[in-house]
Amino acid sequence: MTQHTHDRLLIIDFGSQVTQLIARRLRELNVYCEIHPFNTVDDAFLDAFAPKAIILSGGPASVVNADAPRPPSSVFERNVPVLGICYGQQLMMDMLGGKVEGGKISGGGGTAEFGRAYVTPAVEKSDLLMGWFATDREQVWMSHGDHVSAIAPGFEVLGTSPHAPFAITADQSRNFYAVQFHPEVHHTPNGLKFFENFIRIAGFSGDWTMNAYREEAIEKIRATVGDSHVICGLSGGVDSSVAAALIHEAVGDQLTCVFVDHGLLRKNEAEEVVTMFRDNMNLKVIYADERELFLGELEGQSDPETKRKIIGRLFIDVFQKYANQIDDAKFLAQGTLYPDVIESVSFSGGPSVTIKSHHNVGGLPEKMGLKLVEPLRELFKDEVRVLGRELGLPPSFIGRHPFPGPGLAIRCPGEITRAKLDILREADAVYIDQIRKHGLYDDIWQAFVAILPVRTVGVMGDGRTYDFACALRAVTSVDGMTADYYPFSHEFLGETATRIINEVPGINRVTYDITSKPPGTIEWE
Ligand SMILES: Nc1ncnc2c1ncn2[C@@H]1O[C@H](COP(=O)(O)OP(=O)(O)OP(=O)(O)O)[C@@H](O)[C@H]1O
Ligand SMILES: O=c1[nH]c(=O)c2[nH+]cn([C@@H]3O[C@H](COP(=O)(O)O)[C@@H](O)[C@H]3O)c2[nH]1
Ligand SMILES: NC(=O)CC[C@H](N)C(=O)O
Ligand SMILES: [Mg+2]
Repeated sequence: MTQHTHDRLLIIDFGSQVTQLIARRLRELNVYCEIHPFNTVDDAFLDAFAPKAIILSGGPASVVNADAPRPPSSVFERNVPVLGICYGQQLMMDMLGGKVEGGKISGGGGTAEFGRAYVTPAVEKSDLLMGWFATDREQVWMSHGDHVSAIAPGFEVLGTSPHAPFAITADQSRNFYAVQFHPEVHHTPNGLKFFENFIRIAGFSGDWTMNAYREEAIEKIRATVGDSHVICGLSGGVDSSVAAALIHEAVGDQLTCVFVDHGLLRKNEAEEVVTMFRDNMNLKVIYADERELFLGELEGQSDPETKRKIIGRLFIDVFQKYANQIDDAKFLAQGTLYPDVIESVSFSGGPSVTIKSHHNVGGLPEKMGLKLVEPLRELFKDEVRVLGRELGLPPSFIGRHPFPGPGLAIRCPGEITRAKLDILREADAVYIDQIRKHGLYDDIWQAFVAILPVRTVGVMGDGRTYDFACALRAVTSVDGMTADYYPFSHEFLGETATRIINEVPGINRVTYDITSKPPGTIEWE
C-alpha cells in the first residue's frame, strides 16, 4: 500500500450538489481529504489512495434502481470507518443487507423530506453523538425522496426524527455510520461537531495545516520545475498573486510574471499591482502595456460573447508574445483552485448550457508547448487567503474582491469607449471608497459599478444635464455560483448616489441592482 505524509480521507461523490461542503468541513478540522467521482474509484485506486476513512456523499439517483451508481463493495472490507450521507446511507443499507424504498414526493403518505428537521438521540451515549446535542434535539437539514425501511444487520438506531426513524444509524463494532440528513450544510448548524466526532473515531491527527501545505507545495514546485523558467499571468487578484508568491519562494528568479494592462483595469490598479510585486515582493514582473491592442480590437463591438472571445484570444496572443522572449520557459503557473478542479471532474447529470464564456488561460499551455504548475489546486479560496497571509502578502491584497479577467469590459454593457471607461473608473473608485469608509468591504463578496448604455436627463445647478446612468452592484456569496444582493441601508445608498453624481462628471443618475443570482449573474455581461 502507498505511504502518504498525511492521514487521508476519501469522499466518494455520487453527484450531490453539496459534496464540496463535506470537504470544506473536514478542512476546517485539519483533515486532508479528496473528492473523487464514484466511477473512478476501484480497488487499485483505493489501494493507492490508502484512505484512513471513507465518506459516501449524497446524490440524485435512487438505489432502488438497478443501474444506480455504487462504490466497489471493497470499501466495506478495508477495515476503515465509513460514513454514508443521505444517498450514501441508502447505499450502505442496500449493499449491507438492509432495505430502501422509493418515496412518494407528493400526494401524501410519502416519507420524502426537504428542509429543516429535528433529530433526537435514541441511545444514552455514543461516540458519534458525543457533545453534539446542545439541547434534547438538534436541527438538521434533510433532502430526500427515498427512505431506509429496514437497517442492515449489525446496525442500530442512534437518532430519529419525526419522519425519519433511521435518521442516524451505526454499526459501532465496524465503525460504519449512516445518516439520512446532511451534516455538511449550513442548515445543520452543529454539523462540524458531527464530523469532528467521526474523524476522532477514525483516529485522524488533524495534521493538515496551512504551514505544512506551504512547505510541501514549495518542495513539490522545486522538484517539478528543476532549473527551468516559469511564467505566470499575474492579475493582482488573490489566486494568481498567492500562486506567484509561493512559486517565487520556491524558485526565486526562475519566475517571471506577466501582468497585462488591457485598458480595462480599475483606477490606479496597474500602478498598485506593479509596485506591490516589484517593490515589496521583489518579483520579476513584466508590465505588458497592451491597452491599444485590446481597446483597438474591441472598438465597435457590442455583443457580450464577441467581446469576451476577443479578450480571451488577445490574452493568449499576449502571453505567447512574452513567453517567446523568456529563454527556456517550460512551465506556466496558474491559480487554479479546488472548486475549479472538482467542477471539471465531478459526476454531472447532463449537458449544461454556456451562460457566458469565462476568459480562461486554460487553452494556453498546449498551444505554447508549456507544462502547467498549479500549486493551489487543493485549496478553497478562503484557504488561499490564509496561505497568502503566511506568505506575507499585505492584507489589502488578500482581502480583495474577485475581479474578472475581462475587467471593465463586462461592466460596460454594449459598446466600450475610452470615455465611458474613464467615467466608470471614477464612479467605481468613489463607490468602493464609500464601502470601505462604512466598514462594509469585508462583508461583501464583490462590489462594482456598471455604466449603463443609456443617457438620461437631469438638472444640476439649474442647468440641464444629459449624462450616463450607472448601476451599483454588491453581492454576498460563498463561491460566486449563487449570490444575493447586499442589503445596504437607504442612508448609505443615498449618500453614495450623491457622491457619485457630485464627484464624477458624466454620470447624473445612480441605480442599485437588487437582482440575485440566479436569475441574474453577478456581472452585467
Ligand atoms: N490582467 C491580467 N494579466 C495577467 N493575467 C491575468 C490578468 N487577468 C487575469 N489573468 C490570469 O487569469 C487567471 C484567472 O483570473 P481570475 O480572475 O479567475 O483569478 P485571479 O485574478 O488570480 O483571482 P480573483 O479571482 O481573486 O480575481 C488569473 O489567475 C491570471 O493568471
Ligand atoms: O476570471 C474571470 N473571467 C471571466 O471571464 C469572468 N466572468 C465572470 N467572472 C467572475 O466570476 C464570478 C461569477 O460571475 P457571473 O455571475 O457574472 O458569471 C464573479 O466573481 C465574476 O466577477 C469572471 N472571472
Ligand atoms: N440528497 C440525497 O442524497 C438524496 C438521495 C436520494 N436521491 C433520495 O431522494 O432519497
Ligand atoms: Mg481576477
